[in-house]
Amino acid sequence: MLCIPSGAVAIDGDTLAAVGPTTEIQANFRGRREMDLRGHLLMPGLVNAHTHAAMSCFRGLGSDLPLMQWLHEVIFPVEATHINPETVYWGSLLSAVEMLKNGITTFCDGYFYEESVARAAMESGIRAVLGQGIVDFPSPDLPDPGRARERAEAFLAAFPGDTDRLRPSLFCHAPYTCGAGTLQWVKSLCRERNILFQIHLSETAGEVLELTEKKGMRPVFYLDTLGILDDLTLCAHAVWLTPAEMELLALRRVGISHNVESNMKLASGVAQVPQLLTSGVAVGLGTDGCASNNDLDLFSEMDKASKLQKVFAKDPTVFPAWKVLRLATCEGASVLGWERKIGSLEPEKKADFIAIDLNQPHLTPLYNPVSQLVYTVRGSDVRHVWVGGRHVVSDGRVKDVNEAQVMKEVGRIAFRVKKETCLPIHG
Ligand SMILES: CSC[C@H]1O[C@@H](n2cnc3c(O)ncnc32)[C@H](O)[C@@H]1O
Ligand SMILES: [Zn+2]
Repeated sequence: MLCIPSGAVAIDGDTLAAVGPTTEIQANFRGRREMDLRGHLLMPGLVNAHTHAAMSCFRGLGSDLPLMQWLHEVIFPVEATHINPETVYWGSLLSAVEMLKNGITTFCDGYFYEESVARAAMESGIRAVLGQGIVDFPSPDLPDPGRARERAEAFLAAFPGDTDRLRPSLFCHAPYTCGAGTLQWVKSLCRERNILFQIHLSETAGEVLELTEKKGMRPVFYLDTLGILDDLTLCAHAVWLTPAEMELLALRRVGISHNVESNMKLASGVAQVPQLLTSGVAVGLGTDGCASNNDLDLFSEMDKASKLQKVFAKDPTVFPAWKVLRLATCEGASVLGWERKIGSLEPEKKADFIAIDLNQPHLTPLYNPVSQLVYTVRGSDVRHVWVGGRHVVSDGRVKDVNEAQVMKEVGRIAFRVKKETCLPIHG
């Protein structure tokens, strides 16, 4: 990881033209617009490898429950009654604003009415991989699961074609909610279109046990027998894996999203990230949705990801800061299949970068920038954000979105959720 003490970037359209010492950049480039960012740290925009953006409407709902109870008693019922194209749009716009302000320039999503997520991503200026969600039971955007293929094809056909900032994807919720036939046709459609296939995998010990008993093999082997595993498959969570499963994931070049805060909050378990990396598996970092996190801050995620492994191994040398930072940037780009264009500051890559205000008490003094980024910086320290060369966050404000209006709309949605839903009260 290269740090340039007094550095600069030159942008040409949506692309980085050069990265280097300021003296060098100034000698070789004359900008139409130049910005003095002394006192700031410039770095690649962060990549959120797994989220459900619209779930900001349900921030913190069903707190302090285990995954299956959380899903079946709180989340699925509330989604069945309150998810529609409008709520998905406002929730996703709120999340796009939160992510951009926290220095996330790309997110990988999976939900229902994913067209509305695309609309929000388009308007906010963020980069995204957008996965239409598929389950084998009636879902908010598809009462008849028998028509899922039609629904997926319609989503792909209508996907905005005039941008290279948004990419389509399909998201099979999990092996316990999608049967073998569904997993196979969805993956083959993804292969046909050369797009990312996403799935929640081996998140809890209970679901792994159940599937292993039902199918006679562990989940990774089950997906492999169905032909699901390749370099355009992204598995979220992957907490409960054997060494043999890790080896197979590496062999098939499958990507993993590690979602540490969600795994901690739902007490799903401790993903074996150092072992995954040693096995050669590509791992990105994700927030998961706002109901199981409860925010969208990858700085906080990096901090916890590293510290949890240290505590688990009783060894502070485990999962050092530089490795964690790679997960949130270049490795994240790689699990989305976007590594040639984003994830690092290099000429020819997209100009996706952020500026962090270092002139603050909690960031003073600065000995080791990488350690500071992982263990000290907060999302709220991000002052400026560029996506594809566009200055989308200036002085902490998202330029193209009326933040107050978005918060008001999501507040209205939450008001209806509270009024119309009989939720178990815990705590
Ligand atoms: C088709 S994906 C959207 C679907 O997934 C649900 N969800 C959100 N977080 C999790 C999680 O951690 N594990 C399993 N399922 C999750 C979300 O509520 C939607 O129903
Ligand atoms: Zn998820």
